Amino acid sequence: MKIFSAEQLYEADKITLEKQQITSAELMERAGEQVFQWLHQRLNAAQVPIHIFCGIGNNGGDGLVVGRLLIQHGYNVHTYVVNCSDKRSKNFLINYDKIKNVSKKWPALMKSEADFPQINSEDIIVDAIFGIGLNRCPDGWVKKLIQYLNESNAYKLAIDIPSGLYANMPLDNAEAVLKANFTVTFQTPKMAFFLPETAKFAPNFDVIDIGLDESYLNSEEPLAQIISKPQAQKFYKPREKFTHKNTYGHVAIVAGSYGKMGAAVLSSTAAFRVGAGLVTAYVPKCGYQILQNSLPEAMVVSDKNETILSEIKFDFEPNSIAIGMGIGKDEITVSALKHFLSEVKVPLIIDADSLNILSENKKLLKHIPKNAVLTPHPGELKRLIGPWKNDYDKLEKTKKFSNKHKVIVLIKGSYSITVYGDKLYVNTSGNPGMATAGSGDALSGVIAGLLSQNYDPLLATVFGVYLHGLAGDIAAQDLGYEALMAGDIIDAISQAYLELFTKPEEEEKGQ
Ligand SMILES: NC(=O)C1=CN([C@@H]2O[C@H](COP(=O)(O)OP(=O)(O)OC[C@H]3O[C@@H](n4cnc5c(N)ncnc54)[C@H](O)[C@@H]3O)[C@@H](O)[C@H]2O)[C@@H](O)CC1
Ligand SMILES: Nc1ncnc2c1ncn2[C@@H]1O[C@H](COP(=O)(O)OP(=O)(O)O)[C@@H](O)[C@H]1O
Ligand SMILES: [K+]
Repeated sequence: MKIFSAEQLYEADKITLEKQQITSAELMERAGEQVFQWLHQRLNAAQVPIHIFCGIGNNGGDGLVVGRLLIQHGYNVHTYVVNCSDKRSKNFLINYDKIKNVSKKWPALMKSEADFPQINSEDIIVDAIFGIGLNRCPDGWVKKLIQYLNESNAYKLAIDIPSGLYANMPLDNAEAVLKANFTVTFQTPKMAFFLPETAKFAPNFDVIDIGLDESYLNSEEPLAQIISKPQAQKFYKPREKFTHKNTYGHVAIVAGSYGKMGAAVLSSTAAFRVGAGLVTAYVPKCGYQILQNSLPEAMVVSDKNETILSEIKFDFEPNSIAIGMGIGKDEITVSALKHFLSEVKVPLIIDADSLNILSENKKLLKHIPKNAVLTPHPGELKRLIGPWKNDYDKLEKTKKFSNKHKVIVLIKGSYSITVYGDKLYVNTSGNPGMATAGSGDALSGVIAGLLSQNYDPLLATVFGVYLHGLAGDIAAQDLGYEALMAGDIIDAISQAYLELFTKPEEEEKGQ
């Protein structure tokens, strides 16, 4: 699935009307009908009061369609027109008129705070105040209405997008956005649903296919691609029968320092679990026994330094290398990294301390090989590219960095985003239980293990992040979020692979 901008959706809307020879009112009916079905399936004719707040644009028009259909099906509906302007849209007016045919109760006109209705916590609120046509921050009594609705404990369903949120622009004021429990969104999820500053307003959503013109959407460059199970299934490369360990490559994990040897163990184990043929951990001397004892499958090469890495040299030729997990930032390690970067030729992942070393020694950036994968969490990213004004600015700065240095940058977090030049890939697996020490080390091992199996660097990143998140989700099913540890994610990688193909995808269209 792809994410499109509000502008692209308006264009798709226009083209759809021409190609399908339908009116915009018919398209609105199609959209509203599906939102009605969504509610109807869940409510099953229950007589819970449903309060529908309609703006004066087409989002409000959708709300009126939903209201009409609910009334026709015997629901207990209260409709309100949030009359913030006299410039009502044509389709709003058509549906404003139509609702008269099914109810004697004309929608209540709201013009000020005095018109706010009483809402009980067991009621349902449908938010159809503003859609993707929001063009300024809600203010005055409309902002107060949004706050009033937010204060209510009633269940809040937003149509298309929570009111006050722009589809693909930064937030004006978090105080003026409806906090929806659920959003039923048209055709494509909006970028705002995936970014930390705005995603909290749309924590759950379903995408409704309203049949916008596919050939137009396929021809357009999306804002981002969403990676969920169907995409991940396509990325997977099956293992062939007549193969041997060398077919699946040799991973070098360059990691660890005194007191942080676990990072090397976790990354190496993850590389094996994801399918690497051979794994060698390159660690300071003090890590030798630790690695041999905790992961007998791995080979170990130790640095001549007892506690930190002082030189990064192999007497074998790895097919991929992950570097940086727990290595610290000692000057000796910095110069070892510098030397290493200027010589390395194989697919590379740069993580953790090696990212911080790069941030503190920006001159080293020019040595990073093309298509290296950098996996910063937000703190590491900030050190690397500098502060950002908002999430969109962060993405633009990361794209610039990716273009300049010809690298893949994975911005880790909830909905990790892979940035490759101007392209964005939004991951949908994973959970807050994964916010635990070592889960990033596991991810580096996963990506390295895929690289060694000949996945190209972009695919290894996008697929690796999905698999890692899926493993985290599977582990959390048994353990819950709090108890989840990085080792549990690694243990669940096997089930993640199996899950990719054993269960049908139930919810391609949302979260
Ligand atoms: N584009 C599509 O493909 C379709 C869109 N539909 C609906 O149409 C919506 C977009 O409709 P519109 O373009 O009419 O826009 P909206 O309904 O989102 O709102 C725009 C109206 O509100 C006013 N407005 C914007 N921000 C305001 C603010 N802060 N304070 C006061 N007034 C403000 C605008 O001046 C305009 O009159 C979508 O979100 C969706 O719900 C659907 O009907 C089906 C098809
Ligand atoms: N709230 C969350 N939801 C989904 N995934 C998360 C969440 N928090 C962390 N993760 C994932 O866990 C990993 C954490 O990586 P990182 O912060 O580098 O951990 P560490 O340095 O401790 O190994 C990343 O892959 C990240 O996407
Ligand atoms: K809305």
